[in-house]
Amino acid sequence: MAKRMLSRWGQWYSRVFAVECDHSTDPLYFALSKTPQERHYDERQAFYEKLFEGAKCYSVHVCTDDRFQRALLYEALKNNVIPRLPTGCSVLDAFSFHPDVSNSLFRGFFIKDATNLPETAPILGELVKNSGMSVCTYVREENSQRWWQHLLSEAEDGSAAATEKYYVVPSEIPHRHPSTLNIMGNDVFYNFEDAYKVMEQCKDIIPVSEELLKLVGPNLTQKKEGRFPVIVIEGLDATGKTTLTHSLTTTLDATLLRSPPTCLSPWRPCFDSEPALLRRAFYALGNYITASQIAAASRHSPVIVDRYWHSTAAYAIATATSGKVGNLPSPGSEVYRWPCDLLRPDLVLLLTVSPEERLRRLSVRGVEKTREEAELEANHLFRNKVEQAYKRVEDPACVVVDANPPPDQVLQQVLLLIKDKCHL
Ligand SMILES: Nc1ncnc2c1ncn2[C@@H]1O[C@H](COP(=O)(O)OP(=O)(O)OP(=O)(O)O)[C@@H](O)[C@H]1O
Ligand SMILES: Nc1ccn([C@@H]2O[C@H](COP(=O)(O)O)[C@@H](O)[C@H]2O)c(=O)n1
Repeated sequence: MAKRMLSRWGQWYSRVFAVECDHSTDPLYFALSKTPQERHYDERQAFYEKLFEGAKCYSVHVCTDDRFQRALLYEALKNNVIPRLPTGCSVLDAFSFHPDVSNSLFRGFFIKDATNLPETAPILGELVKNSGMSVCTYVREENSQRWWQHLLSEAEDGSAAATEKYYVVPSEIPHRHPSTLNIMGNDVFYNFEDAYKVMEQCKDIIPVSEELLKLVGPNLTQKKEGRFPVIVIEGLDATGKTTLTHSLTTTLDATLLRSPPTCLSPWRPCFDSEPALLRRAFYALGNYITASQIAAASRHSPVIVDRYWHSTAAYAIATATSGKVGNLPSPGSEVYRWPCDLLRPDLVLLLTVSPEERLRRLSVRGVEKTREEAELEANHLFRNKVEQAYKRVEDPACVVVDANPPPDQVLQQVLLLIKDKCHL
């Protein structure tokens, strides 16, 4: 068993680790070394103090290359294992990755057990039996000020034993925040086939996926043949999308569509409570269904669309990126590119309102919200990240509209933009 572990984690020591202490500062980064580091003694001690805080520490990472298994295992770890830890433990988000290498991220948790409770080690030790998890403990070297990371595996008697050990050495802040490394293909899908594949894998655990797959079919056609313009209205909740899309539809004698399309509404609550990979595949496929509706409708009238690809990408990127707005992938990054096979609208308008006005509108309305929307309300930082991500999506990029004025003024402003950009 130990031998199998060694070959599985052959590259373990070349990874970098990050522990997210709070969301306003950079994570603590460390690498592993087979030999002790002699230089920078004081810096290292200060780093160890911050990382370990004198507690008994553990880390668990979900380490499998299969994105579907990875999503399910992470959710199981978060929802079924972490809550069983004694209340004295503090649990921080943790990452293991190759700096700036896309798709190299393993997510997990760093656990600090300040009072070294007897229940903690057995709960985490059990996880070594799972081939998709890596469990480590952190141990101070005797008679020295250095720390080891012990990588655990299952011993002959079924217990967890250290098979490999490496020195923990502070590491530099990488260019890309580790939380953003797996966005492409895990949080955002850039073609129909990729999202479709995820939905096919869902069939065993979410029976409605089968019905959804039948509805989309493997070759959804969505080529725009119509001559009428397609205008997408985007924005955070309560920025006035519904109000504007209705008034625009009446004024322009247009067809009103939305993404996700109405035919997916019954399944939405089910996918909203699934891990990100599955939830995002659902919204991605929703865009392709809406695209086929746009293709048909734009032969007969202008088309107004309430949310589309910008929403799918912006929420997914903002949710995946932990910490500061500055941790978002930089403008121009490939994560913001439009999917190669998704119908492009003629104009995308992003409605923006001040935080105060948005909260005022939300409180007036008081309707039920998705979990993510509820989080938005409490979380200014997340809202800023979504808005920034919206503004970075490219080809087509969105045109920002100040939606603070009363509805008729917003409508007039938007009609002028449409006249200017869409030659209506
Ligand atoms: N320009 C405006 N000025 C003042 N109030 C507005 C304006 N536009 C919309 N409202 C009001 O704000 C609330 C939210 O508007 P609306 O439902 O159109 O937003 P939304 O972006 O569609 O929200 P969601 O995405 O959450 O469905 C409603 O009560 C609406 O009457
Ligand atoms: N094209 C879309 C539309 C929506 N989403 C997700 O839904 C939530 C917001 O939608 P509301 O209907 O509640 O306004 C938000 O959590 C988005 O993630 C999407 O991904 N793609």
